[in-house]
Amino acid sequence: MTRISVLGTGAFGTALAIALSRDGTPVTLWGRDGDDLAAMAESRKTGRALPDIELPDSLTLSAEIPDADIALIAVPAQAARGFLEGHASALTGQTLITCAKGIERSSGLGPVDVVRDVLPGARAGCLTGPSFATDIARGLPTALVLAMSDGAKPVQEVLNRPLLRIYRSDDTAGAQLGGASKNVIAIAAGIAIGAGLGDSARASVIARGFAEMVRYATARGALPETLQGLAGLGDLVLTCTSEKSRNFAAGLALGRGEGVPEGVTVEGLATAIALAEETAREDIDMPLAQTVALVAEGRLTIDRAIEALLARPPGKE
Ligand SMILES: NC(=O)C1=CN([C@@H]2O[C@H](COP(=O)(O)OP(=O)(O)OC[C@H]3O[C@@H](n4cnc5c(N)ncnc54)[C@H](O)[C@@H]3O)[C@@H](O)[C@H]2O)C=CC1
Ligand SMILES: O=C(CO)COP(=O)(O)O
Repeated sequence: MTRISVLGTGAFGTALAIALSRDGTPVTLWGRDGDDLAAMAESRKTGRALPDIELPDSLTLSAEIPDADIALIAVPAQAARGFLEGHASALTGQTLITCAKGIERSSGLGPVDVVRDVLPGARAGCLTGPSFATDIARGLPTALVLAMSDGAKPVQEVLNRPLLRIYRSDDTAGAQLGGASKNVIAIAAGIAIGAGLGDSARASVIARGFAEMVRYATARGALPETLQGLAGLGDLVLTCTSEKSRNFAAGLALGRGEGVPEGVTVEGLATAIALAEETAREDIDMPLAQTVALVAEGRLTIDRAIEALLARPPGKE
């Protein structure tokens, strides 16, 4: 039997481990926080990251990186390199599927490319698409994309579940960049709502933001169809329309003139800065992402950001 591990006991890792083990499949969940693991082992319930949900009997908790065939890495994008470097020898030989949705600020790389950079020759891919951890953990239906440049089908067969529907793709560029860039646009959508600009303005942010995502990802070799699917448009719509999204919620707070809550994973902030640097260098037109980056860096107030975006002459769509 294929050995599956999930690395990271945050909201998403825990949710995936529950969904994959609910039918009795053995799954090992690794976390770096011993206290968290001990509390979960004792209560057999989810830890701090998710509301009280029971852990299936076939889910095992481990403080050692498991010797698995397929490892789902649910560590945030900015922490992934350190995690991979720290556990490189234990991970060698495993199929590594990253679940992060961000661009590494120091390198401009997407999560799959970070895996390939740290562990050259690794079979690497990503799992992305519209799927809140709470929905997955509660057993609500979700559809995701598993992207690997080759060999996705056997991994898809191992991970697919009736309510965790796994589509496959060989466009790793499109899947990883779609998942990362939608978080930046979700912050912009949250700002629009938080600042009281209304639902029509949010819809414009979604549509114009989607155009930016396609422009950016295709310039980096992605297929436009991938952006039109779950990894792009699907996830963009979810994230821009729900307060369950931490990126949208961060935008809401900024739009209302409040600070972004501390200690919450908001991938779009660092990703906006990485995107802004790269797209300015490559002359790719990304006004929304550039504006979110300036706000994230504290170089532009919300009022000035809105003013500057509205002052842009509307060109040909
Ligand atoms: N929460 C959600 O609904 C979804 C999250 N994702 C993505 O999954 C990734 C993780 O998100 P969440 O689990 O929600 O975040 P989280 O904030 O709930 O958990 C992050 C986990 O990563 C661990 N971690 C951080 N740095 C680490 C390191 N250097 N080494 C080992 N572990 C480390 C933390 O201890 C924590 O357990 C993000 O990229 C996010 O965009 C994707 C889809 C849905
Ligand atoms: O990516 C997500 C859902 O698909 C989760 O979004 P947030 O990270 O904004 O909560």
